[in-house]
Amino acid sequence: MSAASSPPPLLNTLTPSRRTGFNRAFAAVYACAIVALFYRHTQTLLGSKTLVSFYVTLALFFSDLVLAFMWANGQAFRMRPVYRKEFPENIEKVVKTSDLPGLDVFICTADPYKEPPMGVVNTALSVMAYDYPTEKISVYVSDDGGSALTLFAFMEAARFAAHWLPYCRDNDIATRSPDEHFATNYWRSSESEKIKIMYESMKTKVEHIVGKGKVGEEHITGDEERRAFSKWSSDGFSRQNHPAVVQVLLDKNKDKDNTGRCLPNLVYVSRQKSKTSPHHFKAGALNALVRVSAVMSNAPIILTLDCDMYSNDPRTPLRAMCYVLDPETQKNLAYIQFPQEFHGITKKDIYACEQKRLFKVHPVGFDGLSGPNYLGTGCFFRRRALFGDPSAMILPETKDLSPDYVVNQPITAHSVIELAHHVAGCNYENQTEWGSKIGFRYGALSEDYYTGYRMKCEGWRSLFCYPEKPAFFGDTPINLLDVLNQNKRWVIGQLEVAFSRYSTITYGVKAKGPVMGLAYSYIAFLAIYSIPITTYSFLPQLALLNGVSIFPMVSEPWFLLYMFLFLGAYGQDLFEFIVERGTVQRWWSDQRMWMMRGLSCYLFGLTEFLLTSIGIPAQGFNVTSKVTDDEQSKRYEQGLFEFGVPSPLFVTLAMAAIINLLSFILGLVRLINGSNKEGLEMQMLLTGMIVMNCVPVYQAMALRRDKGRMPIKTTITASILASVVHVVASPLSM
Ligand SMILES: O=c1ccn([C@@H]2O[C@H](COP(=O)(O)OP(=O)(O)O[C@H]3O[C@H](CO)[C@@H](O)[C@H](O)[C@H]3O)[C@@H](O)[C@H]2O)c(=O)[nH]1
Ligand SMILES: [Mn+2]
Repeated sequence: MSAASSPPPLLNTLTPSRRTGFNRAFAAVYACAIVALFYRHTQTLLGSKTLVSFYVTLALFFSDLVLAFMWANGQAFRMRPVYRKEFPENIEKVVKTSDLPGLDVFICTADPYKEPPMGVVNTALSVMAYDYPTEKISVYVSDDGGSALTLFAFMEAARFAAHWLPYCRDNDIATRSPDEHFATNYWRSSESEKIKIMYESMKTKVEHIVGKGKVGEEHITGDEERRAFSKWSSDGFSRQNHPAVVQVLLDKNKDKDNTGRCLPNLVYVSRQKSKTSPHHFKAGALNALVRVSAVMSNAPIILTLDCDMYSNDPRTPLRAMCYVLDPETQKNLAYIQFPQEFHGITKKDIYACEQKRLFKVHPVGFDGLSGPNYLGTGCFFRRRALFGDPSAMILPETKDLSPDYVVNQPITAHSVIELAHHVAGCNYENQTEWGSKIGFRYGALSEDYYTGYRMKCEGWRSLFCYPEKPAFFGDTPINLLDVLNQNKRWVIGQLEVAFSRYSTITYGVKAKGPVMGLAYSYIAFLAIYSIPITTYSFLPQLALLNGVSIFPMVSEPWFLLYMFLFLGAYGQDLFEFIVERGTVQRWWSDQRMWMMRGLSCYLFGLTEFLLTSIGIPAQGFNVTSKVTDDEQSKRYEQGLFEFGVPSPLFVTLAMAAIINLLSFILGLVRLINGSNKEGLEMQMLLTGMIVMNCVPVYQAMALRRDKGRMPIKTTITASILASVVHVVASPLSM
């Protein structure tokens, strides 16, 4: 081959996982074992001598059916996992810097008290300082809290950016979120110390104002700022009811940093809200940004970020470009998803907040099919993908919003600003296709999952970019109740998809084929795990208390089948967890939280969803708090579970803990004095494992004195209910 025809520099590679063959073979064997299990269940069912034993077997049958359904769905992720690698250093060999596509970054925030403005500012600064041509970056901040405090913080941030950006570039700073940077062991110079002082004083000022709850006259400089804040003094301005506020804080054509180079666009947007029109939570906020940005910069690439997800690697956009610019991977490409990774998780990760399966194992599995689901943050979209399927673009109401529209006016032009306010209006979407066919989709609390899924059904694909060095770091709740509430919102949002006309098992399978349909179903139906988890946490234990055997005896061959099914599932899970850069300790926490979620938020999520479908009103999008109190953090560091405030979510968990402990102790006593009947060994094993998982619950109920212990009220309620369950279950011994 001559030099002239040498292949172009490599931008990315794809390697199928070596686990694939094993996964497929194991799935075949495991499927046979499941069939054998149902053969036995049917036999037992038909041979039931009493009504009680019939119902017990029926309950186990049904639980195992749910487990088998979820197992089958889960196999989709194991059929073709793939790993990708990018070579951002080759980008400049493929395309001139000036030809790189524009990048619009969307950052969502919704509450200045749950999401402190300084956190949002750090996120914004970290992406404004990307190693990417500055004139191509525009950052849009959506403030659903409609808060002057957030706007104030961003006015300060805009000034600080003039120092921060050149400092980062000239010193090749690795972590470009100021908070994180100054917390590391950074290289100290007179410049760095000057910037640090500047940063600290901005932070103090902003936090002071947030503490006071209002922006005082003395903090407002200039007419432009006064005009902006005057909107808040209008009558009846509240978070749920206010006009649109669009404020350009930095204009790349005018504003320069302190070395004279340009600064990226920075725009604050708080879309109009009115109590009478639905706002569709985050999806609504994102769609408002899609339109406002279309009018102002209309970049072909959009990065969506939550306010707590700062960039941990300035070269991340270049990494994404390795796919956007590759003719092979760009075909029908809708988005490039990065994993969600978190800072501040302890080694033990007691609440399994790493969510390894959701944020890493599944996307890797999805990637070999038609791509990962959208995870809500850390995702580079092609703007075009928000406007209908790859072959037929759906045109928005006006051409100015269309993805191929070329903006030819400055961002601060009067007509641009006016149009931006108009498209951020709360009635703008009436009688349009926004939320149904265009943009981020409405109708499910998990707008991320739903939007990605609908795009897949339209024929788009996506990619998972999973670099060694995390591209983003976010906050995760470190309080049990927050974790459970967050997960409850997620599963409700997923059930909304599962039981909609776009259900993954009907519409999904038709549009994307069985494997992709199964993969999406796994997530959609996650909450139904609560059925087997609850059954297995109560039924065998109540039977044990009554001395009734419900599983095969150790001497029976069926015992081996049960062992294979149990160890096979847990073993494969552990293996996958470790392969995706995990530890055994974290896996243990993960399986414990799986059980705990099954007994609380999945169960309540499923119930709440069923209640709403018969007309009982539902909760909206409850924003997760990004604030932690010091005592709580300390307990988290020590690995102590945080109960603290009473919640129904804790009651079922506590009930299971009590019943398991009692039946385990009783079983043990009977074992020692030799009065145990045969065939209770498996029940003892299962109960023992659940007791081990519940150790933090016992500690919280009986041994701890700190504020995070189980509220007495919850313990008493759970004990009473556990006794009731015990009494109700006494016919088991018949
Ligand atoms: O009415 C709303 C509600 C939320 N948000 C923003 O949405 C983001 C995510 O909210 P958060 O409370 O942090 O939810 P999490 O459960 O932590 O988020 C996960 O789950 C969400 C869907 O339930 C996804 O949108 C997120 O990207 C994903 O990280 C935050 O930036 C919020 O400011 C809005 O902009 N408007
Ligand atoms: Mn979050």
